[in-house]
Amino acid sequence: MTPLVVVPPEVPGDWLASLDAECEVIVGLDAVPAPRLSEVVGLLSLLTMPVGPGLLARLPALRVVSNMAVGHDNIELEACAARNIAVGNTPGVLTDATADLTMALLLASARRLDEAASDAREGRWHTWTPDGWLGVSLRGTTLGIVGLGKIGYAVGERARGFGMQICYASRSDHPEAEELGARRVAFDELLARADFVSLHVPLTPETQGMINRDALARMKPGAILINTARGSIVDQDALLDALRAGRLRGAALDVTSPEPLPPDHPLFAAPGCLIVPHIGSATESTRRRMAELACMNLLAGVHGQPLPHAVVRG
Ligand SMILES: O=CC(=O)O
Repeated sequence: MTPLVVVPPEVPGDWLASLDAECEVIVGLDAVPAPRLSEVVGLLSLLTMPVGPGLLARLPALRVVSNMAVGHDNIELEACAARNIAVGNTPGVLTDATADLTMALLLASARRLDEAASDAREGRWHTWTPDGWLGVSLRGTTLGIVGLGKIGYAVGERARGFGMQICYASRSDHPEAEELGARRVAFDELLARADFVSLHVPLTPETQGMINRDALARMKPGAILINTARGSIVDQDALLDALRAGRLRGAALDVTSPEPLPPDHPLFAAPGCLIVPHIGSATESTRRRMAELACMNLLAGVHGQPLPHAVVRG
């Protein structure tokens, strides 16, 4: 029997064309006729789709959940494991794009691009002045990388090119960090030393709220926080207070909690706060590659084979 899989309507159809030869594909769970829910063996999910016991109960034959993301905090892994459902993700292919965006945010914050661009656009650019829109030079400053996985490392490589010193905090030692001249330090030391703190840890119960009021208070005065990981790692109320009090020079957030952040959220108006709509992996080639990997995981799972990139083996 041809396996029945469900894919999200948001993914352009031609990115998922490799499924067509081997599966019957239904676009959107809502489009699956109720009697056919029990036939669904594969689900391609996005990070915006919570996958938990409620959803799993509607899909009794499910064999694989393939998340088109490297993060998988939207999926209750234990619930999947308990049902022997394999879970896949798409690591590696979005490393460069996310590291590029991290540097773009870091540079934009350091040089106040958001403020300068809107001043230019809105008539506040009266003349060149020696002290207009002054930011910070990167060379010689310290970047603190929280979580030295693939993306954290790639950010370190880029930061080296800008002459930054690098330290990192991580659960494990990374000998490869020597090539970045990067030193492993305790989290508190990183907060105290870094001019820029960049977050590259997954969202887990341990990292949720890791950048809380206490951590923000330990950051070097005038430092900049960059988050391209997950919004809930940061206590946004505490961040708002730190920015309003001028304790931090700025923050650049690709991720927030919730997403989207309502346009009237006070962080949008906080001094030095730049927010973009979760675009870390948003380059055409990266997103296509993520879809390709997600299809490979999905196909392996529906055929009962090991997933090329498994978070849960199933
Ligand atoms: O945030 C994006 C991802 O996890 O792929």
